[in-house]
Amino acid sequence: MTSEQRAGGDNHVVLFAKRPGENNSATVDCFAVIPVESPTASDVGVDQCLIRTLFLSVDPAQRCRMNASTGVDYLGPYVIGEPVDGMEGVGIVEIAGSSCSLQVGDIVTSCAHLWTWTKFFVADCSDLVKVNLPPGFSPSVILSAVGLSGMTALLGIQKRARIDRNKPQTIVVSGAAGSCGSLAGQIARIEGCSKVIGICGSEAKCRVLREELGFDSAINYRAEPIGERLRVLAPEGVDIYWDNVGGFISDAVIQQMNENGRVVLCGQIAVYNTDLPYPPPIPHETAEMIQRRNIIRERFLVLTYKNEMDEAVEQLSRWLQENKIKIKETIYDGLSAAPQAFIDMMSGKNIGKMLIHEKSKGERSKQLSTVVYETTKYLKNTPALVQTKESIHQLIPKLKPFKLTSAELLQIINLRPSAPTDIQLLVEETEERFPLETELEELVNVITECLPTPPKTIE
Ligand SMILES: NC(=O)C1=CN([C@@H]2O[C@H](COP(=O)(O)OP(=O)(O)OC[C@H]3O[C@@H](n4cnc5c(N)ncnc54)[C@H](OP(=O)(O)O)[C@@H]3O)[C@@H](O)[C@H]2O)C=CC1
Ligand SMILES: CCCCCC(=O)/C=C/[C@H]1[C@H](O)CC(=O)[C@@H]1CCCCCCC(=O)O
Repeated sequence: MTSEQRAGGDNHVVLFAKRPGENNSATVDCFAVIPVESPTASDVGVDQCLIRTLFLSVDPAQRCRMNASTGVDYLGPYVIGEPVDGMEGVGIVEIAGSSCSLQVGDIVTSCAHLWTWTKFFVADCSDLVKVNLPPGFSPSVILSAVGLSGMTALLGIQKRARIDRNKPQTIVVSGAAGSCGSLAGQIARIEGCSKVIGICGSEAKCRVLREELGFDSAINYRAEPIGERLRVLAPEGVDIYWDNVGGFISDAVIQQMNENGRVVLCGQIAVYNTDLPYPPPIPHETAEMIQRRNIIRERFLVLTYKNEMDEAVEQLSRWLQENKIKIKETIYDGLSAAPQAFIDMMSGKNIGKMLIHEKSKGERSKQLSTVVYETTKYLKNTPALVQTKESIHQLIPKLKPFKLTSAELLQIINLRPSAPTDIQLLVEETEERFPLETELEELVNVITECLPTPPKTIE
């Protein structure tokens, strides 16, 4: 047993607390992060193991599970008061039962099985897959490159895009700076597309697509007219459309598609905050275009290809090691940040895969030591160098009448402003809050009387 478990661990679980309402975005109070007992060795059966979560996957399909009905038969709704489970996770074996093929220290994932949003849990060994991490890579790549996102991108392209290597082919990817989209664009290029155009929700994301991930061009759908931009960027027309989003973006792309084009219907995130079934109905003009141009628009579900997943994982790991695919990750720290991570992923704050990293106690104290070291190093070059506990204790009550915020107080203690103009740099709206010049002077006097004068080199 590790020291973490002997100490009872610091286990938490994320519960599903309330439904957002079928036509609303999720909010933080839809979840509750609560402390729970950690399982111990006596809870682990012979063919089971105790897992410590390292990374959790944050997925759009979870929003559909927050409705009373998901609208699909392969995925059930979350139950209020029950733990939230994600689509995938990566963990480390801390205790292995005597008949379990896994060993302590093995890194494992939950290929095509759900993973509860908790730190320590007991799992059947048969529900876990041992991971052979490519050398030098973090276990997070299991979720961001070779897990469901990577497999979705690879199998979606191979099974539905029908890329013809002998002809120039243009693909448009929506949700292009996200997890599946960023990989689908790169894989489409490897598999023979001559032009790759991404659609996403910010300029920063457009830059990543063009400058880091090898997309030929990118459209920010929040700022640019999609149809107009596509007519300029792809005057030859669009052969393949990787559809992650649905809604007006997809309607605009489909209008630019060529005869016999292919739409890979991967997801429809634009409607996940609604009660529409999956996939949602499409407007008449879009349906008409699909029919007129003989476009194949087929729904794609990665789980259909369970028996091809091992091969897909091998291919993705090879490309990763050969630097043929690049991955992007947005990582939030710990289970307590999980609700916000989900909300932020749904509103587009992620670039690449949205992940939660549950750090070990060792990693946490190392992180804390770094923060303490860096802060001390910084403060050594400020007037804080010569301040004492006593002088600070003397100052704080004397500053009370000035009604400063905690942040302002901290800045004053660290920087010991010695002139009214210095105060104006640290304190918001000084003119409104201290209309009399004498008030600012009085504040400066209190500070300089209580806090010692710093050495000349620092002043
Ligand atoms: N068919 C399958 O087997 C699978 C399907 N999927 C689907 O793939 C899609 C992408 O999933 P994943 O890669 O995990 O998530 P992403 O990493 O792409 O994250 C979601 C992104 O969607 C974008 N987005 C959110 N709301 C909207 C909107 N209203 N219109 C347009 N874009 C929006 C945001 O980026 P932006 O800033 O660009 O708006 C956000 O970053 C989802 O639809 C998901 O359901 C995922 C896994 C398997
Ligand atoms: C609910 C609408 C979602 C639409 C598209 C989507 O995002 C699909 C995602 C699935 C994808 O195939 C990979 C997944 O993990 C998603 C859901 C699969 C549920 C698997 C449940 C497995 C289990 O019960 O252990």
